[in-house]
Amino acid sequence: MRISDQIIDPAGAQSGDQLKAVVIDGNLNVVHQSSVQFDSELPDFRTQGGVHIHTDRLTVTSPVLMWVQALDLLLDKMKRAAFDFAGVRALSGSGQQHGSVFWRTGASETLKHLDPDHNLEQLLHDSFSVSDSPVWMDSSSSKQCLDLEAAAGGAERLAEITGSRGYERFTGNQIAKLRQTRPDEFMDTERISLVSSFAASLFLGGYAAIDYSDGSGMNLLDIRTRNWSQICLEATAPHLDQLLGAALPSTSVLGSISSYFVHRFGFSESCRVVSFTGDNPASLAGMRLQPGDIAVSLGTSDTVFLWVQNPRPALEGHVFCSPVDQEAFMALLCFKNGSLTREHISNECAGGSWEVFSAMLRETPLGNDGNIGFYFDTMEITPPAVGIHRFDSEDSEVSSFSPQVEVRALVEGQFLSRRLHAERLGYSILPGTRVLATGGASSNKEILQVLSDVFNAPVYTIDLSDSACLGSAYRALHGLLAESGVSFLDVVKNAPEPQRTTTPHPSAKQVYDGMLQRFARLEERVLQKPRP
Ligand SMILES: Nc1ncnc2c1ncn2[C@@H]1O[C@H](COP(=O)(O)OP(=O)(O)O)[C@@H](O)[C@H]1O
Ligand SMILES: O=C(CO)[C@@H](O)[C@H](O)COP(=O)(O)O
Repeated sequence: MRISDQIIDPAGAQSGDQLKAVVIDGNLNVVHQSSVQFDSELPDFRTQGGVHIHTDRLTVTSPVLMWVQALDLLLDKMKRAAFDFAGVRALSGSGQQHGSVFWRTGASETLKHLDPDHNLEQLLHDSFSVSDSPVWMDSSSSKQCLDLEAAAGGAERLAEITGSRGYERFTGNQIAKLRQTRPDEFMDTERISLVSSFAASLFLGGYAAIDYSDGSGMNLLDIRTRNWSQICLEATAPHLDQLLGAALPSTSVLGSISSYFVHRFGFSESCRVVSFTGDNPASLAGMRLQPGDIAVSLGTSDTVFLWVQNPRPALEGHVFCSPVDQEAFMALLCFKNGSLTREHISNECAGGSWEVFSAMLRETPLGNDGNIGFYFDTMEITPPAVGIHRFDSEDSEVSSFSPQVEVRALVEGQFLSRRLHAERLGYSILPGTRVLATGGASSNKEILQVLSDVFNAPVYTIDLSDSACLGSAYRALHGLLAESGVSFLDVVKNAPEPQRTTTPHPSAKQVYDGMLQRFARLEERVLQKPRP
């Protein structure tokens, strides 16, 4: 998860395995960083990667008090490093998406009267009705997803309303599961927060609103009206709107920091708390994505997120409200067969050498003489298919390609798929479109060249490791100015620019526009095949 706090003088974020703070100055320079690793620095909680995987292998939770203690520890570390809390003008943050925190009846009074002589963990020890918060890796609520889709009039209709079909990790389904399986704990709950709004509540000394962007990852928010969907609320739990509170724009200033932090750490009373949001929305802010841009993370799995003006929610992928622009949306797609599949083909065709793999890409033509391949070592999320499927230029299925053709078919196929599914969610390539690439494989220039060609757009590289933290700092700064109408991109216009790495080949558009249509038809054929 990412619990991020901070801003213009600091920003911070929590990801699944750590809590991190990043502080920026008024010129957007990073001036301080601190972090707490959950597993190694809070070993009493016995987490792995910040979570507990339960014996059913489906339920995945994190101890909420571990997150609270991590904040105590982080702020103590900053104090020991003589960090100047008084200079912080605003803070914001991010948390892993979808995770939920259940506050026990009476917790709001506790939050309001925190005694600065004690740490938060001592003060909030009894404030949670559920000690183990469901997190994004949980997939134990399939039944509740089906129930919600049925109540909404089908999976497509649910996606139209909330931006996503029913997903197990989405908070509404987790809430429904808790209500059904642990009614006593549910009854003892006075407020439900997302991980992001939970962290904001600690700083505020009162319940923080869920922001529109992270709220879009719950299967509860109508992403167009930006109100809770009545149908979804009713299908999930009675009086749920009261437990959630009203959602607010992601740019909202929620109030001033609680007096607890003023007295215990020396924050200024005027330090503003700006809505916290999800880690992916915060990353979009940290990368300063602009309309038409698309970010492609080439890590263990590949993730694509993009700025969309006119979204078309679908059965795959997610549409969230934009965290930085009230008129816009962001779309997010996950592809499980990313770098590990590239490694597998590199091992088979290039002796495991990225240099040989890259040379094969250099030596083969754009469009691969019409050969197209689909490579799903494990069941893919987008689209739901498995296995390796190869087609020649006549659309006839073939059992093998030469090593060179195989390597190009893999990389072209992966990027055609990223483009196809992004376009299905409402993405379109515009004249100024930039592809922002990050993750392990973005160090490979030949892979980036194919990315550039398939999207017919220049590729820029960016180090994403801190993008959610940095995005939280930028958002904090923007929060101070948003009400006067200043746009987010204006606020961050002087931040360091990503580096342009590749430019599309002049024939790229002609080759890949046509190939994309063939690819879509062939993908349909793959999806219709019986699964092994
Ligand atoms: N030169 C390269 N060419 C292609 N892929 C690479 C190269 N260097 C590293 N990778 C891939 O990057 C992946 C790791 O990406 P990274 O973003 O660090 O992962 P994570 O998602 O775990 O953060 C590895 O699986 C590896 O296959
Ligand atoms: O579930 C999703 C997005 O829908 C995840 O991306 C979570 O937001 C967790 O983030 P990381 O721990 O991977 O940063």
